[in-house]
Amino acid sequence: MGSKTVIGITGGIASGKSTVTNYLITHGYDVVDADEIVHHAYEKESGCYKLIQEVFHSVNRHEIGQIVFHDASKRQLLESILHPYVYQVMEDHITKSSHQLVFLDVPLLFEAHFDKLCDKTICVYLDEDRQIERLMKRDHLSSDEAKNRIALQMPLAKKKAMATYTIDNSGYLEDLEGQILKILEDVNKDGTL
Ligand SMILES: CC(C)(COP(=O)(O)OP(=O)(O)OC[C@H]1O[C@@H](n2cnc3c(N)ncnc32)[C@H](O)[C@@H]1O)[C@@H](O)C(=O)NCCC(=O)NCCS
Ligand SMILES: Nc1ncnc2c1ncn2[C@@H]1O[C@H](COP(=O)(O)OP(=O)(O)OP(=O)(O)O)[C@@H](O)[C@H]1O
Repeated sequence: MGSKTVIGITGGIASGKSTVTNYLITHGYDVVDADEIVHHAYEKESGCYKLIQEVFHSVNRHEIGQIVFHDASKRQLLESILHPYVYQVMEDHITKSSHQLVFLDVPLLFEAHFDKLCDKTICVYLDEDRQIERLMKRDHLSSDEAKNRIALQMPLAKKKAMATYTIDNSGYLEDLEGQILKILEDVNKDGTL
């Protein structure tokens, strides 16, 4: 978009996107988080609030998650309310940002075509056993529930193949920095940033 460089960060659920973006934020980069925008949409002053309440008779994310993670048509309905809102907020953020480089953290970057906003993309991946393990631990889910949530997204192997860059987060946290720096170096190789 314009003279700015926009990089989309994706991966599977609990693959480590936020861990990567925390590093970028700590180092002064501009990062927009789709999950955070979605969470704002559940607040009363957002234009989505009334619509969500009408459809789900609730604005409690945990309750709605219990429904939409098991019902594809309800999930599509919720996405049809939220994705255009998230897209618009991201587009506005890119336009207004004073940074030359903007990162978008979007779990459904390819599924929901947010990659249209991006010049380049990064997929944060890990092996499925570790993904299940980390998701169970972080969100207090059973193994079956974790597998169900993973299955709702495009297979990580496919996202990996679609992305410009990949980051392997199967190992230790300390292994991430070198991979991130290598990508930043490549993004900046023509010295324009
Ligand atoms: C389902 C909801 C209510 C769950 O809220 P909750 O606070 O419990 O979880 P949170 O928002 O932090 O999401 C956690 C992770 O779940 C996964 N996830 C969320 N929504 C979806 C979805 N529609 N399809 C597949 N995976 C999803 C993502 O990997 C996300 O990072 C909420 O995520 C939501 O409204 N989702 C629909 C909007 C959406 O598609 N968001 C994804 C980013 S655009
Ligand atoms: N290399 C690692 N070693 C051990 N634990 C890790 C590592 N990277 C991330 N984690 C942990 O795994 C969990 C998932 O990571 P994170 O929240 O960054 O994933 P995410 O891709 O942003 O997830 P979501 O799509 O659900 O928002 C977190 O609890 C995080 O602390």
